[in-house]
Amino acid sequence: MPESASSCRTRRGEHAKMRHSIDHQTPGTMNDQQTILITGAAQRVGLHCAQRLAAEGFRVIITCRRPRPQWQDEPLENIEVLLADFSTEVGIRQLIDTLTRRNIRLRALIHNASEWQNDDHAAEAFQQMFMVHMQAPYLLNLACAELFDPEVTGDIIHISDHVAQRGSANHIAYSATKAGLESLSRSFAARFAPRIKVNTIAPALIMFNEGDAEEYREKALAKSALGIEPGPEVVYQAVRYLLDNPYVTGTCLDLNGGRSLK
Ligand SMILES: NC(=O)C1=CN([C@@H]2O[C@H](COP(=O)(O)OP(=O)(O)OC[C@H]3O[C@@H](n4cnc5c(N)ncnc54)[C@H](OP(=O)(O)O)[C@@H]3O)[C@@H](O)[C@H]2O)C=CC1
Ligand SMILES: Nc1nc2c(c(=O)[nH]1)N=C([C@H](O)[C@@H](O)CO)CN2
Repeated sequence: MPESASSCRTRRGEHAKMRHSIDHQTPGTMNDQQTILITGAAQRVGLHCAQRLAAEGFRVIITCRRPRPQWQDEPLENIEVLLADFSTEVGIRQLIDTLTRRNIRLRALIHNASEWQNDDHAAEAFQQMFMVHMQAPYLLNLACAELFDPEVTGDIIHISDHVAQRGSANHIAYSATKAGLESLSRSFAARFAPRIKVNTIAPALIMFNEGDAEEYREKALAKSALGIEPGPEVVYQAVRYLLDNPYVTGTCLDLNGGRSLK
């Protein structure tokens, strides 16, 4: 059950004392590995972050809706895969039940899963993006707060998008649901402090999709002052900053190559 305000205040007192006595140890030096759950991380940005965190010694669990065929021959190293589809409340709660039943102790929860749809399929697209960008993070945060390791300050990180704050003429529902995600992040930061830090990373272009036309790519690159397709490592670097910094919560980290300068 989600933590009530009063128990949160009590814990705040205990936690404040305890927090100063806990080093931010790197994983692998702990008796049991610190566990990080990343949603929608079977490909691209999420998979890159999962592989980098696993290589750093974290125990990494990822979710996806379908296992990749290549994993038959090349299984993901040191990464556990849980199947989860956030398009329905039942699907979200099935993941929560699995995590609860297995008594997983989380160091961090990274909400990376996302649909990037334009508005051609209006209501259906809005509903799907509401579920994955808002309903899933909301229900998972409420339930998983109890799964965080009480001995270590935890992190919840929401991956949003630069357009959440400015809107997007061609991705209205996408932008609106990402803005809703950023609001959720601020509310949960207030609710879970000081036990869990809660932040957002708001990228602009990180990596193109296969099939993106050259003209589209050039237009997208021209939108930022730095004009590059940085690749997923910059998201990992932002994740690492948030994990390692004990004094950052309730913030939104811009990761946009100077998109606002043009
Ligand atoms: N790529 C970029 O340039 C940018 C990315 N971002 C954000 O960064 C994050 C990562 O981006 P990227 O790697 O491109 O993301 P992808 O478009 O590759 O999507 C990530 C994963 O989300 C999962 N997903 C989608 N819908 C659902 C659902 N209903 N239930 C469960 N999982 C779902 C999919 O997992 P599966 O199909 O395996 O189930 C997919 O692999 C996203 O939040 C994105 O919005 C922001 C700005 C730019
Ligand atoms: N879930 C996704 N969200 C976004 C993607 C993506 O591939 N999947 N891509 C973008 C674009 O790169 C955009 O930032 C520039 O065209 C945005 N969000």
